[in-house]
Amino acid sequence: MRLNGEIGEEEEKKVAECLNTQAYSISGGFSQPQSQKLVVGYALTSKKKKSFLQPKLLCLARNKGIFFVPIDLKRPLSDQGPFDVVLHKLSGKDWCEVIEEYRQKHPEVAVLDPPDGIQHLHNRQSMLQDVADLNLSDCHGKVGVPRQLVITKDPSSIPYEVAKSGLKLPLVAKPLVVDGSAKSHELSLAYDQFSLTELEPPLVLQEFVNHGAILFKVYIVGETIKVVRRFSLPNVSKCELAKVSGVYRFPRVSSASASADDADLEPGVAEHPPRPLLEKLARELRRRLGLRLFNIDMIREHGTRDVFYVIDINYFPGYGKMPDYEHIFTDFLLSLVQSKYKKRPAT
Ligand SMILES: O=P(O)(O)O[C@@H]1[C@@H](OP(=O)(O)O)[C@H](OP(=O)(O)O)[C@H](O)[C@H](OP(=O)(O)O)[C@H]1OP(=O)(O)O
Ligand SMILES: Nc1ncnc2c1ncn2[C@@H]1O[C@H](COP(=O)(O)OP(=O)(O)O)[C@@H](O)[C@H]1O
Ligand SMILES: [Mg+2]
Ligand SMILES: [Mg+2]
Repeated sequence: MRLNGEIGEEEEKKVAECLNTQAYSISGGFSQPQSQKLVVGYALTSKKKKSFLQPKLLCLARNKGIFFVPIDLKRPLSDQGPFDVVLHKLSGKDWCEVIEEYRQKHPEVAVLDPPDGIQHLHNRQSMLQDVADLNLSDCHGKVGVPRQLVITKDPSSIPYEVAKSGLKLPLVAKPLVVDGSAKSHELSLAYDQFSLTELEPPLVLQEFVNHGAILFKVYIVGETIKVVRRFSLPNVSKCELAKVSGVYRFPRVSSASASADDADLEPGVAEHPPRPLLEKLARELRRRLGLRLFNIDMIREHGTRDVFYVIDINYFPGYGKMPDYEHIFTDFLLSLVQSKYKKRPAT
């Protein structure tokens, strides 16, 4: 079976070694053969295959009886498998239709995740709507979303629209649609009202929130939550705002930025958001979005202890960068099947 055509030769060798060792140990009686086999069909971009299907995941998965099988996009999905789980992140309306139809036809398969929930995250306005609707003021902190405005046409009207809405400068301009392209991650920081006409709608204009240049990436895998720190954009002082004008463009800030987990930071900036707050937020978003695989970009308003803003939510993010992801993910996959068997009536 071809595990993953996209990984490099060196990595492929490592995977093969690991799989051979395991086959040997099973036949030699050192480890128990898995009583239950779990087949995960995957449809991922080549970038995602490379970052997610790392040898350490594939090897651990095999040890636990989990097999990753590539989905052939040229063949009908229902003719493939049978799968216990389908894992997917591909763009396009056609794929959404394929996966939705498959979900309807195969309720016994755990499809991660339903396309309508994923679609919800492809628009930066709908993406944050559920957070805005939540009332999380009583959970050891507050979580909101920055004030924002959607501009769909006519850049010349932006200064007027901004003045009318009362949004405060500086503003972060983000492409409205997130389609996985580099362009949909190109952000701009606008320091003055008049330069706003340089921007290209459709976009979201969001108030920039000072946060001490630290961002919390909150990864969610089913019920598991893992938080890491990343470096982010520095604070903009009142003095800087008064002196600077224009629009500054940033290509892909977030996923390109380095981990700040080991950095020597001010404690008030470095401290993770309170666990009960994250648990409630994750639970609510899981329920409202109907998704099990996503991450949340969260910032703490500088100078506060417990005022947080969610600025971005991503479907099936870069889990390969999440510490321990191979254990978390394999445990999660097994839990899906265990809950399926639990639900079956005893015979
Ligand atoms: O590839 P990576 O590891 O940088 O992951 C990207 C994510 O990075 P992060 O989890 O923040 O480190 C990235 O997160 P950000 O939007 O950069 O916060 C996205 O989830 C991106 O997916 P898409 O381009 O929006 O479809 C993710 O890209 P894909 O891997 O899904 O293409
Ligand atoms: N409202 C905001 N206030 C302060 N910084 C922001 C804001 N929005 C975005 N940023 C910064 O820009 C980065 C990218 O923005 P984000 O909305 O996460 O877009 P992407 O989907 O491309 O990651 C964030 O990780 C953060 O560093
Ligand atoms: Mg982001
Ligand atoms: Mg994003």
